[in-house]
Amino acid sequence: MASSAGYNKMFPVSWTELHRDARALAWRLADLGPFKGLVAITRGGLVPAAIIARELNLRLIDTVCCSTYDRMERGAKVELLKGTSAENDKGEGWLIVDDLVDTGVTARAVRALLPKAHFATVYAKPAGRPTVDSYITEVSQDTWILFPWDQEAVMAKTIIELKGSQQ
Ligand SMILES: O=P(O)(O)OC[C@H]1O[C@H](OP(=O)(O)OP(=O)(O)O)[C@H](O)[C@@H]1O
Ligand SMILES: Nc1nc2[nH]cnc2c(=O)[nH]1
Ligand SMILES: [Mg+2]
Repeated sequence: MASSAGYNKMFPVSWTELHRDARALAWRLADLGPFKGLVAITRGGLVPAAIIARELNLRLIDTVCCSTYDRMERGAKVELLKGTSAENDKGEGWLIVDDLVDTGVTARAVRALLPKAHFATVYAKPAGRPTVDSYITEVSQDTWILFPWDQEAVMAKTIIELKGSQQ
């Protein structure tokens, strides 16, 4: 599945695994609060944000709406579509949640809006890791994390078919 962006491994995550990993992140964040509220980075941050908000009993939820990738291709820049009122106090006391950090360009753009907030992602790759404060699971830079909402059930290839396609 090599892509032009250099992804050649797939890390599929099920709904159960995502729920478990987001709850593990919430356990870590529980000692770092209390937080005034949570800012989810759309769209990928929305599902982990719902799980974490439930665990930390946060009811004040806002979004930063942005778009960086089109499927597996990174765009030329991060498109910021909507900011948040949390910018008024530079994000102080707020928790930012995204599903993952890859190169870190999205995290840097959102941090520029909310420099005092705590930035948490469920998954992290090495290039983006320094741009977040908390994460749970690290995968290698050449791995594409395949979320449950991007998956569909299909008939799996046999090992013989897979080996044939490599020859
Ligand atoms: O560290 P980076 O290289 O910036 O990549 C990480 C960002 O890429 C994905 O978002 P995407 O732009 O694909 O939009 P989506 O959340 O709507 O899927 C992911 O949800 C992160 O927000
Ligand atoms: N789903 C998904 N989106 C991404 N955006 C940047 N990297 C990734 C990734 O590994 N998986
Ligand atoms: Mg995203």
